[in-house]
Amino acid sequence: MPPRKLLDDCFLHDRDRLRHDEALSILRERMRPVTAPEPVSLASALGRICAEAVAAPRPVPGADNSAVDGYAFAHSDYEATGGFFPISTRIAAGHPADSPLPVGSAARIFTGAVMPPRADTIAMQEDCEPHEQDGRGFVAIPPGLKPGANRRRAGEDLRAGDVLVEAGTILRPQEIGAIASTGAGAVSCFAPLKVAILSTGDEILEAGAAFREGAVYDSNRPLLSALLSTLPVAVSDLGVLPDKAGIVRTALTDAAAGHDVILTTGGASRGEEDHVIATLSDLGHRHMWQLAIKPGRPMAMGQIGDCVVLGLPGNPVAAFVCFVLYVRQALLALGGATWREPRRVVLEADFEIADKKPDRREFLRGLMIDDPAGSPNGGSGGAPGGVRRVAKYPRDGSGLITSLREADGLIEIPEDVTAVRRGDRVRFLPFGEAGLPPR
Ligand SMILES: Nc1nc2c(c(=O)[nH]1)N[C@H]1C(S)=C(S)[C@@H](COP(=O)(O)OP(=O)(O)OC[C@H]3O[C@@H](n4cnc5c(N)ncnc54)[C@H](O)[C@@H]3O)O[C@H]1N2
Ligand code: MOO
Repeated sequence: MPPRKLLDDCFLHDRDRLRHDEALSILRERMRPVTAPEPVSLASALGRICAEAVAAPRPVPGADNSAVDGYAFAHSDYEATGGFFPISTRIAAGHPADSPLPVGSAARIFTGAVMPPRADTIAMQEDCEPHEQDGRGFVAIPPGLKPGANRRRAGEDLRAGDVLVEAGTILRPQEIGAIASTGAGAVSCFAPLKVAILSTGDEILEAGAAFREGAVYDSNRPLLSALLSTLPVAVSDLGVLPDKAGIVRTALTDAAAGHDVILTTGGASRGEEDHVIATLSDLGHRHMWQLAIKPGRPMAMGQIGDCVVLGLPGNPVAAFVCFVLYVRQALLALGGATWREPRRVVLEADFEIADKKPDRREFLRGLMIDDPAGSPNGGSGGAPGGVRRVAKYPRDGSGLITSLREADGLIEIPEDVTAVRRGDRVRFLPFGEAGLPPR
């Protein structure tokens, strides 16, 4: 009988692990809003998740108005006057005229001022020749203006009743500006999720502690706190837990009682010292564990009572990648946001991979390179604007935080691809798509 091959748990069985798309489907299926709506002033609404659709109570703008500083007139008077108008009135923004524009005359008007009744067209002041005659003002308006030129219509931005922000939208400055344009000073948002974070491992040291052999400073909690600060969540930092089953059990039980989500790093793998997964299965339910991805394979999701537990691997790169791919989506969905996958772009590979393992999806750290003279797929001539390629950080180790610092995003190599040649088109997830700031 041949000797039994040693089982290398790190590199076998991807076929039997949950695929990336399956993991996303499970999260998408199970993560439902768990917090209640509350009114939030627009000054505090950036990044919050809208809980009720916002509709415009009245048109925006509220009236036809001028897009320029100039002279307003009725286009029907244009021919009769030959473009030579007496100036009958002056209309500034905030001071609408109280009577219609007299026939055959023009109004001096300023940007944002309401059009007087009868006027429909505005000539820009730079194109006009105003002058005085016998103490009266006149203006010569050039020929060729179309009816309605330089006029902004009432309701052209929003009609009364238009929904400008749907429930589930993450509020950006643009949405806040739009809501403000309707006169509202507050918006109904889901209350922030309560998220507890903790690290595990006997080797993990708090910042500032004296270094000892075999120790590792905790980079995951600060990393996760920073990532969480991009989301509308309230974070409790529960520190570092030792690799002791009893302590992990007590900590998870307590945390589950007071939080919507517990986010752990470390202890997610199969070792005897990896207590998080065993404790999760014991205290509650494990809905997924072990994904066919790299890095991040030991990622787990489950629940203890009503509290969702997201167990991330201890390796910092794996924890980061899992956050970008799954945790962010899960937290946003629990917080009431509409599910939306971070978009990928397709770029030319400026790297080669000869022997990727099949059956798993890999997320490599990628750096965007702009080649102003380049043309797609190495053709000659140079495309206008050049070409953008993506280089791969040369080392793949899941402990190399340097690879994250050097990267602009994640190169995504699907399960069925086993080799990448230079010039191949590859999918790239820019970190900005996951809500991270640019460098
Ligand atoms: N036999 C197997 N071993 C491992 C497997 C496997 O499938 N079979 N998976 C490997 C993979 S892939 C990963 S990822 C890691 C994840 O393991 P754990 O989640 O159990 O994490 P730990 O073992 O606790 O730590 C892994 C690594 O990360 C360092 N670490 C942990 N926490 C922190 C922190 N807060 N800050 C900085 N660094 C941290 C820790 O010291 C370890 O070096 O398991 C593989 N093993
Ligand atoms: O999936 Mo682990 O993340 O490779 O180190």
